[in-house]
Amino acid sequence: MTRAITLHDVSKTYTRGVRVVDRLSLDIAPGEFLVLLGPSGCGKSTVLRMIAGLEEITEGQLLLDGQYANDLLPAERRMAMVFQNFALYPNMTGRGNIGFPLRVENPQADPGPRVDATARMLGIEDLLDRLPAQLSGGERQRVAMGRAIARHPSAFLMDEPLSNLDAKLRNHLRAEITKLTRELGVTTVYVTHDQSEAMSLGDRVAVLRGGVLQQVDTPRRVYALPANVFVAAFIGTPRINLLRGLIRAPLDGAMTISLGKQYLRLPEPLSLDHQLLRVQQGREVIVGLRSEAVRIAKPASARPGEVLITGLVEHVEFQGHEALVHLDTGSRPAVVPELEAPRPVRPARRRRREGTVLDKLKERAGALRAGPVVVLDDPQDQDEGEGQDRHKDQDRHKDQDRHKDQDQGRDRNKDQGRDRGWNAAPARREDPVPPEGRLPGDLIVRTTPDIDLRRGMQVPLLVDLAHLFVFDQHGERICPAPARLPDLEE
Ligand SMILES: Nc1ncnc2c1ncn2[C@@H]1O[C@H](COP(=O)(O)OP(=O)(O)OP(=O)(O)O)[C@@H](O)[C@H]1O
Repeated sequence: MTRAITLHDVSKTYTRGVRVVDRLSLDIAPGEFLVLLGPSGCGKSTVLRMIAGLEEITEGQLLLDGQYANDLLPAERRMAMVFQNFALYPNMTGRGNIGFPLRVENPQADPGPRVDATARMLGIEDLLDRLPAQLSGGERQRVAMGRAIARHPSAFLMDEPLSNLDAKLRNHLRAEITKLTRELGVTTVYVTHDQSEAMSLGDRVAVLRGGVLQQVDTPRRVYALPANVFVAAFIGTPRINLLRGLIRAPLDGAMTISLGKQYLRLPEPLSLDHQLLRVQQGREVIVGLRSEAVRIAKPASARPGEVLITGLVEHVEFQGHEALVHLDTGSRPAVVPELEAPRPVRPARRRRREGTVLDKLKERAGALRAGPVVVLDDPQDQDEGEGQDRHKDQDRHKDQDRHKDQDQGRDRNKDQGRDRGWNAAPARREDPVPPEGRLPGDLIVRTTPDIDLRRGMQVPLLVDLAHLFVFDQHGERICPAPARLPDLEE
């Protein structure tokens, strides 16, 4: 009944040659619950529709239980789709809606017993005689689920089925979907842009960006070992703090990561992950600190592996069970553009060392459309070699302060409250439009709500370096070290 779904190098091109899905490969095991997660327009629904047979596959192969299935008609695939807008027939009762696909499949058979059994399973017996207009959003979605289940499909394809519901109902139905799909053991592919939904539902989560698969893994591993800065930023609430850092690894001194005015001193003996950062000496990187990696606490209470920095309280968000403290640590946040991409974009490719003028123009056009994976400092800052001395670092700090002041001026208007922390970053230099208002601070830390913190207080921060993420200029994770160590010639 349940089946394996394999996508092998699958691409989709609609018009004008734009690939909205780009060489996607995925193996979904029988009975697995796989979530396709990504920002709006990244191609999630297109992938789902290609699996369902509602959209032609431009390139690549779809295999169902190992059999080539690109050309199968939707009905031959025996899959059931559940949509965001419920898609119920308005002039049919709940019973009529659930029974409709059964009658289409087998006009001779009485759908009644299967409709009743499905309704019992979902606890919606009392909704069977009502029309969709007489049902609430949650009830409509239950009927839509019933319609999908009653057919005993070989796979469920769910396209944001909960996004039209309020938060409380969403949580409730989320739990129901988990229970139901576990009980039925049917392969489920579930599309959402809501990372918390993805994390709570999926056996595995596949993160898409601009039609390109970024990572597929269990929720726990995607959170703990994000492949790149985009995944790190997309997953987790509050969003990971991303700060611009500079690796300093002098031959005769401690290894540090400069964060503008302050630095993180890596504890010795260096862990293997930290040792591997040595090759980044003099390079700009992105430091990722999830809110649980930093705590407000007295320096004397530091545990092994924790280092001290300080932060100026700029804003405290009371959340009831906890408070989110926005702090200014004198560092500059890094930006991951296109987190909420309005349309799919090709990921920025590594800059080729040589290329024709046309290549460069194409690259430039691509970069303007997609934005780089990450935005760091001026290019000349990125290529500092070994032997950088203290004065240079001090100059950098002054420079950073100057930029920071400029940036803060620009930031004031940026996108208030939409993406906490994200929009704290300065706009790209070439960005002529000043960003809108933002919440202040470059670092967000969780704390208990009963600590009395006020704006302007300087507080000690203990950073747990066991939870440190470092990403390179291309946004790839370099600490903890990726499974495949980078080719040093790259
Ligand atoms: N029939 C179509 N013709 C042309 N372009 C399309 C078509 N359907 C989708 N697209 C484009 O393909 C891209 C991916 O769309 P898709 O609906 O798959 O994204 P999504 O990640 O599901 O987004 P959302 O979460 O907003 O639904 C979008 O830019 C969309 O405009």
